[in-house]
Amino acid sequence: MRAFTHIAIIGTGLIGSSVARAVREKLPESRLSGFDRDPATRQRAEELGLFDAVHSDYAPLAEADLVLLCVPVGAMAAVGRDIAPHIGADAIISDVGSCKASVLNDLRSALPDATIIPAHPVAGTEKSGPDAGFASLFEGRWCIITPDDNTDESDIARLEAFWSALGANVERMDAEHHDLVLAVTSHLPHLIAYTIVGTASDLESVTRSEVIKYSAGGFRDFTRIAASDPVMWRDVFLSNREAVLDMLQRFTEDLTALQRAIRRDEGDTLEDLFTRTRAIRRGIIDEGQDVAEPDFGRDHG
Ligand SMILES: NC(=O)c1ccc[n+]([C@@H]2O[C@H](COP(=O)([O-])OP(=O)(O)OC[C@H]3O[C@@H](n4cnc5c(N)ncnc54)[C@H](O)[C@@H]3O)[C@@H](O)[C@H]2O)c1
Ligand SMILES: O=C(O)C(=O)C[C@]1(C(=O)O)C=C[C@@H](O)C=C1
Repeated sequence: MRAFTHIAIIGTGLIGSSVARAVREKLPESRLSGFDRDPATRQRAEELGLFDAVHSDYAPLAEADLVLLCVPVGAMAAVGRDIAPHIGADAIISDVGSCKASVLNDLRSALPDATIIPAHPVAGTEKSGPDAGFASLFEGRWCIITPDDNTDESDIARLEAFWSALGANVERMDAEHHDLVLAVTSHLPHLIAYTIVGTASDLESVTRSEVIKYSAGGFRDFTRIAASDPVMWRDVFLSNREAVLDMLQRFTEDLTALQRAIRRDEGDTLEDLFTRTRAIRRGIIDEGQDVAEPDFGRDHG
């Protein structure tokens, strides 16, 4: 398997800088170039020594054999168009976006002749920017690769080997199916967290300071998720609109059923559901998938 010799990371925020740190640790032979549209972010990436070089224009992309787009999903199309004149003929173009069908579509339109293999490391935090990244972010976490049917098997295997080297467990999936699964496991939970924290802060009968003072346990976990990057999540909901609306419809119906059970004093209905959901949580722990939990709230910067 040919390892990538020159990895270009566009977007040096939480995920881009985590990839850079992990590459430094696990693939020290690879050259690393960083690109970001924000001058302050570029300067910080330089200060942190995350890359061999940080660039403000895309000319050096010609040398890269892996170009990884780590920008919000709403920016993928524009970045695709910006890099089009600069990428090498044999480069693999990939990304880390939280939605896959829209990204595949956007990159295919912008780069019709390129080898595009979208990917999504299902690992992150509520923080943003180059200071927030850390090398172990992907260890033991899933990375879902969503190639289309025309992609060369050896190119897919190369990208899979890259993510495995960073410690991720790699799985392949169709882009539409990815978006449906992540709508319920990631996107809807974020929407619920944004809503509940907004609801609490809008209350008139409970003061803001009471909400902060007594936000123990469950609500505190919601506030962590609701602190996630506004631009990133705006883009996720607009890009994965259909799947999110579908899951939201189902969720709303289930919530209405619970509302009815409470109003009608149907304790069995509540207990049955809570017993089922407790089993799901225990299943997640048995499969060792809550590895990131001890890191919550810790500062990795
Ligand atoms: N944060 C998470 O938990 C998480 C997890 C997995 C995947 N993702 C995905 O990773 C991607 C990046 O998220 P992040 O959390 O690292 O965000 P971030 O805000 O920390 O970093 C994004 C960077 O992209 C740069 N950028 C934005 N538009 C650009 C453009 N047009 N050209 C060049 N640079 C541009 C920004 O300046 C910023 O430095 C998103 O697509 C997101 O959906 C995020
Ligand atoms: O742990 C968190 O803070 C996250 O929100 C990470 C999380 C998730 O929902 O699991 C967020 C978005 C991603 O695309 C992947 C991972």
